[in-house]
Amino acid sequence: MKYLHTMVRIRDIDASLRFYCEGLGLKETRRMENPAGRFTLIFLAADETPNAEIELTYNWPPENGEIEDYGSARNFGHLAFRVADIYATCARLQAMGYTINRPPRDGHMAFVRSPDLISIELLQEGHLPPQEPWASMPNTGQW
Ligand SMILES: C[C@@H](O)C(=O)SC[C@H](NC(=O)CC[C@H](N)C(=O)O)C(=O)NCC(=O)O
Ligand code: NI
Repeated sequence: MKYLHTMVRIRDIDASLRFYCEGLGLKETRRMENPAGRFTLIFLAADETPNAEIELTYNWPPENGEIEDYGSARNFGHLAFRVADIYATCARLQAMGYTINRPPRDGHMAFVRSPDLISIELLQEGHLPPQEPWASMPNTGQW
């Protein structure tokens, strides 16, 4: 298992890059625009820890005026880890009584919350094919 990143939601890309890059010295490692989801992801890392990133999530201004409500998770989004077997990890957590808020339907990504409702993103190393029953389980999380 490998720590990947911490996601925080930001309100202003330029202001955040000025702080994290010019101020703290982090470097942008990659950026993903998602027009369908109307958001931009910007990954930053410190020079001594290039593989431990911060994922800045910028939600574009909504077309319909509705703003997604993340409640207390408005700014802090999630911690992300890469796992060797996302199905085995989710099965173990489920057997321990934790809710898999977003099941690993596609064998790639799953979300679970800590007892304090900290969102944890699990990303599969490589890619596993969809597997029942996970492939047909509904999301139980607020996504
Ligand atoms: C790339 C991978 O590390 C991700 O974290 S993608 C997860 C995905 N992010 C979004 O949809 C960003 C926009 C969304 N409106 C948001 O603000 O989160 C996602 O599932 N996000 C939900 C979450 O709780 O992280
Ligand atoms: Ni993430």
